[in-house]
Amino acid sequence: MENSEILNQIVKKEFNLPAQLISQDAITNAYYNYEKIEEITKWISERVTIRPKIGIICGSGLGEIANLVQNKEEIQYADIPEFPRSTVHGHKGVFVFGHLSNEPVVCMQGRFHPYEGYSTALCTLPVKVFKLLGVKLAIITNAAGGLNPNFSIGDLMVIKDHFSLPILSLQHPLVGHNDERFGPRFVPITNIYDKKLRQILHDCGKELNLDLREGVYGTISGPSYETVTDSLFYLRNGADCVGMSTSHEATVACYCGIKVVAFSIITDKVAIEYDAEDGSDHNEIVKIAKLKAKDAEKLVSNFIQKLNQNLLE
Ligand SMILES: O=P(O)(O)O[C@@H]1C[C@H](O)[C@@H](CO)O1
Ligand code: HPA
Repeated sequence: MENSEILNQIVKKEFNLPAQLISQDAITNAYYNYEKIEEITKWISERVTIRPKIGIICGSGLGEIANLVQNKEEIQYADIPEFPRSTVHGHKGVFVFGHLSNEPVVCMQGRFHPYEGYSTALCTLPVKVFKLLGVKLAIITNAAGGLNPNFSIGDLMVIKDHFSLPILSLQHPLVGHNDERFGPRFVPITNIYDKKLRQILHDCGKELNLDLREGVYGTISGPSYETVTDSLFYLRNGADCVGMSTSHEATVACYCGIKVVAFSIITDKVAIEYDAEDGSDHNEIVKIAKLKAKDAEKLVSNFIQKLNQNLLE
């Protein structure tokens, strides 16, 4: 049977309507249902010996965080049946399993973004795989443009909350029928970026002499960067930086009962005055993220060392 025919049958079964009438996220969630994600997880688990408790998502240019992993076992996304591919420079497309600060982890060297053409539900498929792998804590990282005038390029910002216009306007990864085995229909996300974990990150920052910032991550869909008015809107509504990922991943992690801690590397200063000369540039963003990757690595490994074991239960 053709793939499109299979998809139509799945949508018909779930909604009793033609696929054309159903949103992309809902279709994705119908196709990648619990059983399908179990199959993907089984395929992965059969090829690695590590059973990770921590899932790390590496942002643009931050894949080197995975260099810290010992006893590495790698799986290319491209080899996993029915798994999306990474298409963005700075995102390799590899799962790296192993030990980091003696804890079993899985690192995603490369994430999926909605602007690549993937629905938000598809972008967050790996988070559901995390859940079925037994992951209890997600460490999410990204490269972001600084809005807060007090921020400098190269700063690390602990995320205390996010503000996502795409999610608020229904580019939402949990749209569609809900499977309670993943999480509840209506998920409270008031404390999505766990306060205790943020405090541990700050303690690590002090110990490592990293001057960590804290702030709100504003999300745009991309792939174009923000206009000056977009940026002013986000800034005036409480965002300290802007990026194109993380919020939907954190939302799904929280929904799945996975604790979340996240930080951004401020890779550029977003223009908040009209007629600014330069705009953001992805190659430059990846370059800055790579320059700061060592600090990110130290922060992540020190953070895992400091974690109280009961946070991973
Ligand atoms: O994957 P992240 O969020 O780190 O990547 C940022 C946002 C866009 O994908 C890209 C823009 O340059 O970098
Ligand atoms: O300025 C930015 N805007 C959006 N996403 C980004 N990721 C890094 N920098 C930026």
